[in-house]
Amino acid sequence: MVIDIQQASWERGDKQVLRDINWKVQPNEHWCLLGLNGSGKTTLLNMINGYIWPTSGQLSVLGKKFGEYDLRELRKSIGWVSTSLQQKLYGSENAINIVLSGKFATIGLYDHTNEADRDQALALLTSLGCAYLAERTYDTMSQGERQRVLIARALMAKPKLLILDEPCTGLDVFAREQLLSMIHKVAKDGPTIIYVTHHVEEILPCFSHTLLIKQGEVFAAGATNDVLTSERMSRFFDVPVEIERRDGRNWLFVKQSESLWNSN
Ligand SMILES: Nc1ncnc2c1ncn2[C@@H]1O[C@H](COP(=O)(O)OP(=O)(O)OP(=O)(O)O)[C@@H](O)[C@H]1O
Repeated sequence: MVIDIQQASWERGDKQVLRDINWKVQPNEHWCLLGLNGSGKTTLLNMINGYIWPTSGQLSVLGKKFGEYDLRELRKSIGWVSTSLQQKLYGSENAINIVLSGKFATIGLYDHTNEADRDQALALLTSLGCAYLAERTYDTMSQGERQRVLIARALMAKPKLLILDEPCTGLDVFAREQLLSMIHKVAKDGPTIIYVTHHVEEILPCFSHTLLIKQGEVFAAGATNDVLTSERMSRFFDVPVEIERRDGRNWLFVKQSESLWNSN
């Protein structure tokens, strides 16, 4: 099993940030993790990566039970693309070196690399449609280009689990669709993906399963098409919404709601 979380909670002071989380991810599944701001998504990811420990409950990732395994070793098998990673990178580094640094999980490239590493890095950039960026520095890339380079960097370490934490933030609609098409390709024969978002329309058909998290609790988890119904999503958002399925994607429409429009 890729992720097995049983009755996991996490408290900070008198606040229960995560409450009785149960979540199982099998190797042949890709999951979308959907929740509003402050619902606990980042906290859950921090737990999966071993940066925080559940206050109660149990968790194992890639078959390794926490407390019985070297987390630094485990993290080598997990790729995590997030805004905080973006902010750590050096603007003067070029794309090929950024991708190569993924092999060593370092910010900046200090270790020796060989011809085969460079070939692999270039192949990854090519498969993500950005071979043209190889010699370009990070500070000259657009947001969409940066995200693709960071996904290539994460794949360089051949992870078994790839976490994409709101990768479409800040992208215009076309850059978003381009990035999503790359993610769709990666999902085909790549690692298990956990895709984190606030936006229903980003859930590609390859995301077979969806976990809804609300106020620190699992609101629903299961096959995406079962989870994403108008009725359930209205309860999830506490606002009447309608889900429309088109070309395998789900689109969310907020119904004219007096409570929402008059809330300001
Ligand atoms: N170390 C901490 N101490 C106290 N409260 C915390 C801590 N970390 C997170 N929280 C609180 O827990 C809740 C969940 O935070 P979290 O960052 O996991 O949400 P999120 O779903 O990732 O939100 P966003 O979509 O805005 O990134 C928030 O109310 C946050 O303020």
